Amino acid sequence: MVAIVGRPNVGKSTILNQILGQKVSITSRKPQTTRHRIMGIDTIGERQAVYVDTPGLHGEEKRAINRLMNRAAASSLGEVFLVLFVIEGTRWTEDDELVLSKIKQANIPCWLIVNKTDKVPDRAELMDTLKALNEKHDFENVIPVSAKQNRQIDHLRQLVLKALPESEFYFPEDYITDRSSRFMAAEIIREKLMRFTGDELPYATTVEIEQFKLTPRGIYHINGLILVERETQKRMIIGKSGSHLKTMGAEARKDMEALFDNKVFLELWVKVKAGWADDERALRSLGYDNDYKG
Ligand SMILES: Nc1nc2c(ncn2[C@@H]2O[C@H](COP(=O)(O)OP(=O)(O)OP(=O)(O)O)[C@@H](O)[C@H]2O)c(=O)[nH]1
Repeated sequence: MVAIVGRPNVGKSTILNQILGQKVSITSRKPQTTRHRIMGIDTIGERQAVYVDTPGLHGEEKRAINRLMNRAAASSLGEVFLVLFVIEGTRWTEDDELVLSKIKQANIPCWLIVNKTDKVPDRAELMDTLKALNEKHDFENVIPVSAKQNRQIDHLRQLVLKALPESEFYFPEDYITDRSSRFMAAEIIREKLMRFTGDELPYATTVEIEQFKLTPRGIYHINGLILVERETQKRMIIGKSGSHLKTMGAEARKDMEALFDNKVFLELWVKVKAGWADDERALRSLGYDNDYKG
């Protein structure tokens, strides 16, 4: 098992999706898109790498949801053979420092993955950064990649497969993730909320799947409930005459049909549930602590 860790927004989920050639972990340009720990399973011939994509580790922990996300990320370090520590180009922040300190504590082999190299045109600058970072920790490997442009991703994938010790497969070879279709449906809806709403709104929303069933005519009938914290947010999500919700629903349905390889009928509802992100009990009932073992 291989953990992919790093601060929010460095491209962890994009790297995983590129390795697998399929979207199992949602992405957006906004930090803290990934809220759960998700496994992506890569099997080639006799080898299987199980990647654990984690929420971005961050210093800010005022809300219960942030505490649970950080715990999910940190706890994954306890159970893996290798850590891929992802950073963004030549940028090094306090949150990167925080992630590195957790890795040092865990004392497991770590590779530094320098992503978004497409944003660093100056090779000399990149080399200087790599040199400086190498002095911070004894990284087993330092690999510059660009997940967006799919550069060096296959190289990384092959190196990981070679580095893993011999053992039984953890998952059947046709598995691509450990998560259920129901979970994936909720994540797809959440991705559209992250992508199609303003800067603050996505952090005030979460998604519950109230119904997921296959009808006798072979169509998936999915009901998704979007929870928000305030009435004004509900109005923003729904939009004029429901137009905004309709656009997000259409995009989500397209992705679901591609992922499930099946026709989908999707209904979305929006409900106000004040304080859901601050309330640990409410979060547990929404499945936010399933990731955390400790
Ligand atoms: N230019 C560039 N952008 C990238 C690259 N990789 C990812 N991105 C973008 O960076 C943003 C964040 O990517 P994610 O994969 O969601 O990042 P993450 O680290 O999983 O984020 P969290 O969910 O916040 O932990 C998205 O807009 C991606 O398209 C890259 O190699 N180059």
